[in-house]
Amino acid sequence: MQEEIVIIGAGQAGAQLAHSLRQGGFEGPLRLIGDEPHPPYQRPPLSKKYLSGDVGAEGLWLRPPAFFETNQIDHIPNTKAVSIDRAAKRVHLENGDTLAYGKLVLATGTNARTLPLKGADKTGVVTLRSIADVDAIRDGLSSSSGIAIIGAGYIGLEVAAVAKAMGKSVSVIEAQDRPMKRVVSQAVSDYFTRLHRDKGIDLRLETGIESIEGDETVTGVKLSNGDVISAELVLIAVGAEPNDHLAAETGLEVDNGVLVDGSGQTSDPNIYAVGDCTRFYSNRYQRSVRMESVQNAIDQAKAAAQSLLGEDIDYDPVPWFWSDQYDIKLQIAGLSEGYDETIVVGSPADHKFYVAYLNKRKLIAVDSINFPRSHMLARRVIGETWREGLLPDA
Ligand SMILES: Cc1cc2nc3c(=O)[nH]c(=O)nc-3n(C[C@H](O)[C@H](O)[C@H](O)COP(=O)(O)OP(=O)(O)OC[C@H]3O[C@@H](n4cnc5c(N)ncnc54)[C@H](O)[C@@H]3O)c2cc1C
Ligand SMILES: NC(=O)c1ccc[n+]([C@@H]2O[C@H](COP(=O)([O-])OP(=O)(O)OC[C@H]3O[C@@H](n4cnc5c(N)ncnc54)[C@H](O)[C@@H]3O)[C@@H](O)[C@H]2O)c1
Repeated sequence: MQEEIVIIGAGQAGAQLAHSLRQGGFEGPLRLIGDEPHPPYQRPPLSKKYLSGDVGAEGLWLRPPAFFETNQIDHIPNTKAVSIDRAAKRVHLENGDTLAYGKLVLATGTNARTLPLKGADKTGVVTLRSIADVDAIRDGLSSSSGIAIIGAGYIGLEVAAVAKAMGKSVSVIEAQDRPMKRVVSQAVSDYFTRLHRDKGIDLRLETGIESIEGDETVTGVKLSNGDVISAELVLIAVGAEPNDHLAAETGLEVDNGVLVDGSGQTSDPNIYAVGDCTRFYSNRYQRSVRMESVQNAIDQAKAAAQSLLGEDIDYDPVPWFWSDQYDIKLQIAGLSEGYDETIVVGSPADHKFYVAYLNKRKLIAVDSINFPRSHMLARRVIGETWREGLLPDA
């Protein structure tokens, strides 16, 4: 019989890994431990159609709940792994049980970053990572006239768009001089700044926060310039931190993410890691990367499954991402960090354009706004040829 595989974390990457192992012919015992009460689910709709109510919880499930039983994947919900004994090859659970493993996989994702702000512990101050978080935000929104959102990244702007469509007054407070600065160029930030302001969002850039106001319950946000923004709900959306504590505590190599090689293996050959919680070296980009995306969760899990099944594998993807804000679709192919030149093709005024990012005349990334053809082509060009050119006309 094949040795037991235990997966900690029943999210996008953990569920994919279990599925790929069975698809690839793994017949041994397979356990998927998750600390949430739900079947494994996708997170992208949380800040989009689940928040707006257009999709219910069942619409988030990654596989029908019966899938796990049919495929003899022992999904154990509501169960947190609290430590790993590498010498004994056992995982200790919060409920006091222990599980033996032959191979262990960490798929623990990220946690929402919080801010050490005065007043951040008041009722009505929330973060967004899970179904439970969005249920609380929806409840809060239904009884509030306005929301203040700290952080103009993906989550902040997606929630701003949904809350605005619900008729709420929305303020977004961003520390940087432009939104989504971490991932897009000036041209794309400028486009989204205009878009949100035209929709009536109060978007404050280069703005610091003094405190969150209120007694027990939040009433607003005091900015460092002295302004107070009234709001009964405050969403802190200032990025994510890898959930790599279990790995660090058991002595695995960790550096802002669990370090893995191209097969998903950690510094212990019996332990793998996949998804948002990992960091790996990309030959393509010549640096170590930590990705927070569905593409990475799925493809890295597939690669790790192949490796666990005995294949040689060196995962080094062309990453891609997307974000939906109002009826605008932003699609990102590649990683633009390190670009020395950008080319804008098409017209931001017509809400259809793309920005190509070059490094020493080599195409490294493309951001497409309502332009799926340029996105698909960019993924191919970056993946196959690494040469400049070959981009479509607007
Ligand atoms: C609101 C939101 C919107 C997003 N939108 C997009 C998008 O549009 N496009 C895109 O590409 N990406 C998007 N993402 C990112 C994407 O969802 C993640 O990259 C993806 O979910 C990563 O998968 P994962 O399995 O690594 O982590 P997760 O899906 O976070 O799963 C990790 C799971 O492990 C559990 N866990 C952690 N520690 C333990 C433990 N000790 N014991 C048991 N269980 C544990 C967690 O509770 C969680 O259920 C979004 C993320 C969020 C939060
Ligand atoms: N479309 C997508 O791919 C998508 C969509 C939603 C969420 N996600 C994932 O969810 C996670 C979290 O998303 P996010 O939007 O929170 O992170 P993010 O990193 O995209 O954006 C965080 C924003 O907060 C700002 N910020 C940081 N500190 C601040 C402060 N003190 N005051 C004001 N602003 C501050 C940053 O400058 C940045 O603009 C990430 O893993 C992200 O990849 C992805």
